[in-house]
Amino acid sequence: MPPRETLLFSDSEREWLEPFLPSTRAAIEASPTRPHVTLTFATSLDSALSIAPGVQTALSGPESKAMTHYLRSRHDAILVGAGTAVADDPSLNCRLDGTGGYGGAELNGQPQPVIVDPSCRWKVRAESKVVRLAKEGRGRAPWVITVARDPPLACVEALREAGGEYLVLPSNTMEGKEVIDWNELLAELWRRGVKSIMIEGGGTVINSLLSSKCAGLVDSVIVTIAPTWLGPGGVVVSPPRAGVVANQQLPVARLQRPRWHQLGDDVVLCGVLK
Ligand SMILES: NC(=O)C1=CN([C@@H]2O[C@H](COP(=O)(O)OP(=O)(O)OC[C@H]3O[C@@H](n4cnc5c(N)ncnc54)[C@H](OP(=O)(O)O)[C@@H]3O)[C@@H](O)[C@H]2O)C=CC1
Ligand SMILES: Nc1nc(O)c(N)c(N[C@@H]2O[C@H](COP(=O)(O)O)[C@@H](O)[C@H]2O)n1
Repeated sequence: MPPRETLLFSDSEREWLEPFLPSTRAAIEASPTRPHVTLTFATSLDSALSIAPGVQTALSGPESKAMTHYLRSRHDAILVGAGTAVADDPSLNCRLDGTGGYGGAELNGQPQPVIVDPSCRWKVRAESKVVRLAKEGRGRAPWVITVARDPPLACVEALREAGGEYLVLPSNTMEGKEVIDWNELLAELWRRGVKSIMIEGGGTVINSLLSSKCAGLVDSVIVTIAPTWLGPGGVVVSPPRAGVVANQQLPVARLQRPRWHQLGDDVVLCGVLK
């Protein structure tokens, strides 16, 4: 068996993140019907998550990558959109030393992977990384949120064999697309015991949650900024404007209580939206 990659994130680095992380009590008191939501992603200096649609781009250095895995260990669930699942074939597990499958017991510290895939664009297979890791006891089996009443049988089977499933939610049509209301999605996860969730991307998901309509659902934002420019044509974080008042475009949102922290070559920016 090849050695397992394990990551380390020191206690002193954990401290400054604490005000932006869910504590069970605070999360329950703040909102009794939905999980604590942390938006967390890595961008370039020109706000790109990746160099082109459908392409995975490594932006985080080793230190901020370890932080991301620490964040994964501190949330009940981790969510990405179908675009990310298709482009990245992600693991969506926590490889921090001491978590379940990486030196720890059972699945302790492993978040529940959630993929938002209304029309079953992501062709789940036994070979999909997140499925394989679940079978190996190195992560939880994914839940795929869809509006499709009959997801492809091969995908249903691949998920089922690992212990995962499709969760069918009602859809709303917006500009000709099937969309799932974030309130309904988060309420369903809450009913299933998810008290905190980190939402990693991609661009469509992040831009939707940062829009003025949804920003109230976001409890904290943790952004890794890598010292690099990717150039035009990437997948960028640039949420829709809030509107126009007296011929003036309104900005979307501003982080409150911002805290900047250097990790290796990267800077991590934390803040809240309220
Ligand atoms: N640097 C980083 O930290 C990260 C980078 N990435 C990168 O981002 C890129 C992918 O971004 P992108 O293409 O925008 O894809 P996303 O991962 O944001 O997925 C978008 C798709 O998810 C579905 N979806 C999202 N929200 C909803 C909703 N509320 N209701 C219904 N469906 C929804 C839709 O699927 P459909 O179109 O089928 O309707 C939508 O097109 C990749 O290149 C990836 O590598 C991703 C995560 C983190
Ligand atoms: N924190 C962070 N830094 C980057 O540079 C990234 N490209 C990403 N991407 C996100 O992580 C997922 C891939 O990692 P795993 O295979 O799940 O460990 C990818 O799907 C994005 O969600 N993140």
